[in-house]
Amino acid sequence: LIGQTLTVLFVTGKGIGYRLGNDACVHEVIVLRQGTEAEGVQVSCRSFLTEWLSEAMAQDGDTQSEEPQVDLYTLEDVRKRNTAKELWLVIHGRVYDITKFVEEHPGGEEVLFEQAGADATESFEDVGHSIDAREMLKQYYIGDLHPDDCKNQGKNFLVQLADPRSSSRSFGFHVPFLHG
Ligand code: HEM
Repeated sequence: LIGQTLTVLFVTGKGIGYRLGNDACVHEVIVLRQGTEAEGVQVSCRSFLTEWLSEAMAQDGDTQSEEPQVDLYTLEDVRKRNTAKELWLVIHGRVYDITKFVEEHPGGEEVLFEQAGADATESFEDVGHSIDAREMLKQYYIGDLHPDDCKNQGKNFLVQLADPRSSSRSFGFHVPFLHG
């Protein structure tokens, strides 16, 4: 690389994205410290960063992030599942089948039976469930509430759950600093 012009596009905790001549590259785990690895390399930053990032993201999407098809349920679907044999509820617009969880719930079965087949968002938040409890939700997630039934969702809550569908995605565009 010595003597060539390397244009750094972004730097993350994992590595750098850069442009070398007409090639755009992403390198993992290159720790870039001025005066060491980058010595002899002219480093600059361009404003096409954003476009380049979306290209990189689109390519990345080819291999791993096709948006998975989500099952949609109506409130009516959920309402039918309100017994110990089959117990669903809605929290923040997402539908959970917690049939197998009821017995394990640290807050007891009773409160869950009271919410069975309904939107339990408010009572779930009123209790102030821990991060652990929110993490547990993911394993019971079966789909989203149908948009027609979602009209009153999400207005009054500051707490939003991380999207269970995207939790495996690791390619981030966190840009702590850039060389200009
Ligand atoms: C499927 C959804 C739910 C999960 C995964 C869940 C999980 C948990 C967990 C892990 C705890 C222990 C404390 C904590 O970590 O926050 C807990 C406590 C509790 N939960 Fe839930 N919960 C759910 C739904 C609900 C709902 C709908 C209610 C309705 C009122 C409820 C009421 C309570 C209560 C009263 C406690 C005891 C709090 C305490 O003793 O301080 N939970 N829950």
